[in-house]
Amino acid sequence: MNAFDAEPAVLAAEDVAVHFGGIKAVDGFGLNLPAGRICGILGPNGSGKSTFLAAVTRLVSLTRGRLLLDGAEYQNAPPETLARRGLSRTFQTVRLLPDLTVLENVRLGADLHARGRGVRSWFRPDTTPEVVDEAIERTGLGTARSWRPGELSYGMARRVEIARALAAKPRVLLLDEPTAGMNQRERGEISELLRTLRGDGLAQLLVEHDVQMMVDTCDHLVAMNFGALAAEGTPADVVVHPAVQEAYLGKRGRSHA
Ligand SMILES: Nc1ncnc2c1ncn2[C@@H]1O[C@H](COP(=O)(O)OP(=O)(O)OP(=O)(O)O)[C@@H](O)[C@H]1O
Repeated sequence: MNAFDAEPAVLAAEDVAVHFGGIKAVDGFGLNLPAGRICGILGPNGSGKSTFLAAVTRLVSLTRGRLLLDGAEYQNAPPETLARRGLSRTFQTVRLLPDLTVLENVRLGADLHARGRGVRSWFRPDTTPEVVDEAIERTGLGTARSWRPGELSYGMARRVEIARALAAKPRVLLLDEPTAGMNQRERGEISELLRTLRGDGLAQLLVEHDVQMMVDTCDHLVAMNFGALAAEGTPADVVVHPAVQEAYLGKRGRSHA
């Protein structure tokens, strides 16, 4: 057990497997995520990162394993109940409704069913204007609240996604490649935002290909390969781990997959 595992976990995944017929997308992977911590998942294309996030958010069924929020099993819970349990996520692609303002988009519930079926969201009746305002301010979108997605930079649009997830007041936030397609400055800003949210006690699970961003942002890294754990520990230790160098960075030692 490493130091990270010794802290009480808000989110825990144990021996998770997701098989698609003969394809073992995830095969015996797990992690512990304490409050106020950022855990990053590294891994080459096809190593199972997105499938693991889909499993944790109940978008795919587990072949085996357990998922726990505050110690309570939820691997059989419907995905639409997870926001109520304190789990929110963002997706790889920006999903904003073009005719609505930033404020209205943030008010929309992020529908965990949306993946693969287009955006299917709804106004959450239990989200107060104060919570929406706080999410907008927290993500630095205060001046853009009445703008429409077409008027936003790509980086701002991705912030709206994060604001929308925060409007559910989660205790655990899952971020699937939140800086994909961003320039260096925008990546730095997202890293700073996530670290600010960590200071508020939010537990975050981050999937990213940008190794430097992961090192700058995360408290703990887990590396996946072939659906299983390849290495874990502090970012500094994990990026130099032979399994990670070989599987993820490759012999050329590139920093961005
Ligand atoms: N619905 C599915 N049906 C069959 N195979 C799938 C399905 N989803 C994923 N896979 C396979 O499972 C493996 C893991 O894919 P996954 O998308 O989880 O990897 P990843 O690490 O997120 O990759 P990337 O970095 O490219 O997003 C791959 O071999 C992929 O082709």
